[in-house]
Amino acid sequence: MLSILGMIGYATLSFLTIITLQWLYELVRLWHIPSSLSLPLIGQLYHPHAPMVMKFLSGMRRKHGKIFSFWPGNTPMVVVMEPKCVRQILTDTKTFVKGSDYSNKFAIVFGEGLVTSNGTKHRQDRSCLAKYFVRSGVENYLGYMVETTQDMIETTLRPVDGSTIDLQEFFHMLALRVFGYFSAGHDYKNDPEAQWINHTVSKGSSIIGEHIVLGLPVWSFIPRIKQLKKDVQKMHAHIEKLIKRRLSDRAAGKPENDDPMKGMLDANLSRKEMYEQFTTLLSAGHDTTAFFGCYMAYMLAQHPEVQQKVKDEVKEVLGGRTDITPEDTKKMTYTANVMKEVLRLYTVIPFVNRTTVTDVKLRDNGLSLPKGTTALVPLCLMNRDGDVWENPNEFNPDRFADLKISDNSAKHGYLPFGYGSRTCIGNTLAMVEGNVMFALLMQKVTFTKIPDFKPKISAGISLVSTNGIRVGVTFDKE
Ligand code: HEM
Repeated sequence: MLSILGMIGYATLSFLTIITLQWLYELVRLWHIPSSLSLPLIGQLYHPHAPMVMKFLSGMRRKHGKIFSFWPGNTPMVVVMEPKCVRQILTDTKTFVKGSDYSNKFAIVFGEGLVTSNGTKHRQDRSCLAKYFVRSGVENYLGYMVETTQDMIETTLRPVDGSTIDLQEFFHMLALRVFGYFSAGHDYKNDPEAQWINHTVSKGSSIIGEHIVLGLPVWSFIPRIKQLKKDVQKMHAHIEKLIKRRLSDRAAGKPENDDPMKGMLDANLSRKEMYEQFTTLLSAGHDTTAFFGCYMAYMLAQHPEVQQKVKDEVKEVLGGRTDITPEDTKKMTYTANVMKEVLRLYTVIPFVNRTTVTDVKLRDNGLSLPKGTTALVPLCLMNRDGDVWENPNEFNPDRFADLKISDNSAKHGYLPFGYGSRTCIGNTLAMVEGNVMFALLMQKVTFTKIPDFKPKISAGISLVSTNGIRVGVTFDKE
């Protein structure tokens, strides 16, 4: 008995010694970077605000400036929100790579696809898929986007005319249908697996996000990780069905869309590569686009004067037409500015990170980051930085008319879709889709504010609302 207790005591002591030495090592390595007190094992998690990462990091920014270390446990990250340094981090892809958060944590869901791969594999993946995501490629799907949005408005919103709705399901289904047709010629309208996919992709994203942001392990015996791995297998089986259908259509000589499915088959990707690439595109593009739609509708409901201006613009450009053309989308500049302002305040991908493969100096301020440091770029905080944005928390789409910023602005640190060679491949798809969805919605529907509703925002991989996005829906008189 005594010897068992002795062994437990010895193991505990050894564990605590290793943890403390590791903590000391990290503390010395990053001594030159400003920060608040951290403790062995728990880092800064003793702080009551630490689990609310955005709030905690904004407090740290006020105290320590735009570069500081953040300890979500025993291993610190260096938070960098100085636009010039962020540019260096996101463009010098030889020094700043996607590290173990991507290869161990993201990879549980994404495998080795476009989001997680590095170097040559990433370049090959990107060149296989990029041509489908350019503006002209996306515009081939305007007709489908219009048809699907109209169908969803009539089937999902019309029945709740005059009452309230949580818009998550509406935008998740719409985003899934557009994604399915765009990437694989598949319409999810009557697919019995659609609900499961919507739910699983969202759940997977929030679990992995939590494990990354709070530095939690992803051991296979943890029940939620075990379940996630089973869900990924089910997703691969679903993708196999889509591939089989395409192959049998090909064998029957049916015409085929020039889409990512075709690109992957023509490039002779293995089945495993195709499963991982499709899961990657779906996981990266689905929750993001759906929540973008939710936040846009929510902000229009809070700001009736902005909503009216969008309605006026849509009327001016389209009249009563619904056949939206590429030229129409270019003319809806106020709507585009509203979308940009929504992405500024609700930065759907709130954080990105990179790991240094060698010691490196941040060119703009001379601070050095040792090899193996994770640099965390809080896109969400940069978008509300008072040094860059006047009245940063105010919803003011007109600021983009004055600034003449395109979808991204490296100078302002406004990077809702990232920056450099790893910029979001789906940014044009998301913006065109957003434009079509809201042009058609604004022709028919007015969103209204629910006085006692406020979304509870939580930052994982994407920025989600844990209590949904509720608005009132009223169909306009014809
Ligand atoms: C509003 C919607 C969206 C937002 C805010 C968004 C945001 C982002 C951001 C910030 C990144 C950069 C991540 C990093 O640097 O680590 C990214 C990458 C990526 N996004 Fe999106 N995204 C959206 C929609 C989409 C869509 C519709 C797709 C595809 C269907 C997509 C697919 C991807 C992929 C594959 C990457 C990785 C690109 C690479 O590393 O080469 N995203 N996204």
